[in-house]
Amino acid sequence: MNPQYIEDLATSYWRSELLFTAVEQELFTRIGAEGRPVAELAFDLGLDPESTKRYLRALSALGLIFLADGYAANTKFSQKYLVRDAADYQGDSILWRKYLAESWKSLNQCLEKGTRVLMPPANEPPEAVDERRHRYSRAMDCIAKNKIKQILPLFANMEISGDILDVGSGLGAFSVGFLEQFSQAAATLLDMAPVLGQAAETHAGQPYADRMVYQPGNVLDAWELPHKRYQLVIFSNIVHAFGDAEVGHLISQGVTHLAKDGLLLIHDFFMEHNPEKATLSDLNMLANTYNGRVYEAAWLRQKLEASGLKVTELVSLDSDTGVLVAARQQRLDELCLSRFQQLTAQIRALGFQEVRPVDTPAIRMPEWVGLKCEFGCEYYGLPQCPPNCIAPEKTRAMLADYTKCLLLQGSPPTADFQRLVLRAEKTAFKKGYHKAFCLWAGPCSICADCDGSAGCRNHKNARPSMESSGIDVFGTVRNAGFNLKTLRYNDDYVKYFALLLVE
Ligand SMILES: C[S@@+](CC[C@H](N)C(=O)[O-])C[C@H]1O[C@@H](n2cnc3c(N)ncnc32)[C@H](O)[C@@H]1O
Repeated sequence: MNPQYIEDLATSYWRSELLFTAVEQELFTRIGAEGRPVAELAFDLGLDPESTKRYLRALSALGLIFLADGYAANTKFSQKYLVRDAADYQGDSILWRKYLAESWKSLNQCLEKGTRVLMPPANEPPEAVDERRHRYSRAMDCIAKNKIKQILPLFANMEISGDILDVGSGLGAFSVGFLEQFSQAAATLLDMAPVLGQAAETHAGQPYADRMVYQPGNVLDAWELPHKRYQLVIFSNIVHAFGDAEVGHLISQGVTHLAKDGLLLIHDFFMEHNPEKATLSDLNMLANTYNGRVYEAAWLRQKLEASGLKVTELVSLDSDTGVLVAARQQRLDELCLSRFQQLTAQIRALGFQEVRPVDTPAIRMPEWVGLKCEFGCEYYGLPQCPPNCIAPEKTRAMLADYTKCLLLQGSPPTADFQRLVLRAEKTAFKKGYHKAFCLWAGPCSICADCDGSAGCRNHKNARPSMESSGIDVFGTVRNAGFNLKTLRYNDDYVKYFALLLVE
């Protein structure tokens, strides 16, 4: 294992501490849209001028500001997300992460005890409790405002004209999103009374405010609301706050309150999507809640199906969370999940670590790739390896027949990965993509008893690899935003990639 990876893990907190400091100082807000001289910023903040240069240089290296000729300017990104009063300001959620860093230091004790160990002080004055709750709600709201923008397009072909129930609504960013998109809808926010007080202050005077109702209550009790009433029941980032039995209660209450033709939306972290973030979020729940955890979408789907609902595959957002939508009737067909999006979700559910759409022009096919097979590879000449596979000219011509492809990431053993890739191809074919064809990673390893000497006896299941067909795998997957490095040591972590040509 390359120790640089470990060193980078160990110093991850350098980045977060730097960000926390800058947000706490409101540095990006001070820099503003026009930029400021570095010396002036140092003076403003009461900082040592030389240290300030070093500090800003690090922020510049992280891509958060530009530095030139003694001036600091925000990048577009920082201007959008880190300047207070910007519509997409994320500072409150960043500072909440800083607050939670304390509980992460108790991780070992949590692991020993199997539960959270740091509790708020018993004699905390009510104002301090209120202040903390306010900060928490604002932090959750920052995140939810961005998430709802990614989710609303799913509902673009649908009309929601009745009542919406937002369970554990926080300040109600999800409700606001739906109310703004659907002028005939009204939303009931169900949360603890103090949170709803803060929500009411936040939304006072907004054009949608008279379509918002506040229902204080404990979501773990029976909800004192009309049964079978709601066209949309929302659970956003609430499932992970509770244990299995409580989630069962939430689902049963959700179904009880859902209208016959209503939809139930779950937005959360899921183990199948972005496993690194999901597993870390799960530990975050261990350290900060009584019995919260991150669930598998498959488990939740089962629970919903057992309640008589039909459920979508997990729809992964372009961020660290995903969505399940459930309904009693066939309303799910009205969701704006393109056939290709549905396929992507289905293939992700097969067990790949990542599945990412890629355009064919982004697939790189430089001339040198074949050299790596012909010189230096022990598998050269095997069935499905050069020269017994598709020549690069043929691959280039073939790619021109496709516009939609998926890059699939998995891991060894090779034969298991290749079988999974075949399942992905079959899934696409069954969904109606008759041209579906996969190129996997490594020499064909499908038949356990094949030593390559007798030629291929299993053409049905044999496929070429990306690299043997002339594709620069490193260049292509990096182009698609994956992180792939050459292996320096025999026991380095191996990632496999395959390309599924879809349509
Ligand atoms: C992580 S926040 C999610 C807020 C919002 N739905 C979102 O997506 O940002 C969880 C919310 O659930 C509320 N909550 C937690 N436990 C609750 C309970 N037992 N009864 C009512 N609300 C609860 C919290 O007050 C908080 O507003």
